[in-house]
Amino acid sequence: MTVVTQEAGAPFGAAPPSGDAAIVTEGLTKRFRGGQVAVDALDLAVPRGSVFGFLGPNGSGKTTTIRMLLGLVAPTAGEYSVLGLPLPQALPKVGALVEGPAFYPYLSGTANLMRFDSADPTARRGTAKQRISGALERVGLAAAAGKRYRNYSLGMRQRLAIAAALLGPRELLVLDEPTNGLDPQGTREVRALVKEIAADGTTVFVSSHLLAEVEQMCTHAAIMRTGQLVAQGTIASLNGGLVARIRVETTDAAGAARVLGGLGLADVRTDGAQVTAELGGHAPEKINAVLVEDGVAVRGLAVVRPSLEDVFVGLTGEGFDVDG
Ligand SMILES: Nc1ncnc2c1ncn2[C@@H]1O[C@H](COP(=O)(O)OP(=O)(O)OP(=O)(O)O)[C@@H](O)[C@H]1O
Repeated sequence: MTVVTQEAGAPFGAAPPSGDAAIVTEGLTKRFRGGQVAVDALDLAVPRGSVFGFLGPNGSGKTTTIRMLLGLVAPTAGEYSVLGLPLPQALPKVGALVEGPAFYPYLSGTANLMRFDSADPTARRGTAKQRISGALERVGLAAAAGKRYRNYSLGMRQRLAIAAALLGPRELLVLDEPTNGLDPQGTREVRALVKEIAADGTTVFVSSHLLAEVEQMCTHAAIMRTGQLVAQGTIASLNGGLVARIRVETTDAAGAARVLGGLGLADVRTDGAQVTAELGGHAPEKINAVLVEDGVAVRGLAVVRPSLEDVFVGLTGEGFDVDG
């Protein structure tokens, strides 16, 4: 456990138990000179084996948190552990991509990784080749290993950066906005790679300002807003706080509302040609059958599931695109 002296002599609580957690923080705080609180008393619990989305608008404190977890910036207050260890001991088991590493454009993927590997004093020289080819293999760049970096696509460049973070055997991979600035193809490649790495048993902690990305890629998420944690948990539990609704488009809104109410659906609302209600445990196909039986012409029928965006709006009363 890395303990940071708390401001104003406030007493420490017990060190957070790490249990099965890859990352635990308690009261983690960063106040920059000038008084700005970038991260405010953050309590995070990242389970081992999860793909944990660290979600928040720009400026909400994600990068500052990651930099604290990696020992790149000193917290002002709070406690944290990584892989159940205090920071220096944990670091060899942690791969990280924070600001993109600088690669030489005229060198191949292999040669670039060699330069990275040789900068690591803990890496055994005799096994460098194996480590590098293993990392390139893992990110799907084995076939392009000899190609110059400048000829790599954006997705290949980011996969090489992830390979650099995977040169040692890692239990935790920390990625700060790994799809930022990528084209759609590169974004797909990196998202798929994150899933593959997690499937191999590595915990992945990945920050993003994209709600849909976190929903697609992650098993868990924490939502940040202006330095504070708004919510955390599995994606299902975060979404589960909100109920799915059925939406019927029809020329007979009054008839549809009557049928939905008659079936016992709660909170029936009509808006022009659209009627919505809480789905509850009802099967949409049965609702459709009853509507048709009752002579209600159905133009469209959809189940609208709550998204993380709905969760964020529900918790903060704001759209996700808030200015942090
Ligand atoms: N070195 C610094 N000195 C002063 N303020 C800083 C410093 N670094 C970050 N901040 C401020 O702290 C807040 C949180 O920034 P941070 O970069 O952690 O957010 P973020 O969620 O990662 O956003 P982004 O995705 O834009 O990087 C911002 O208001 C930022 O301006």
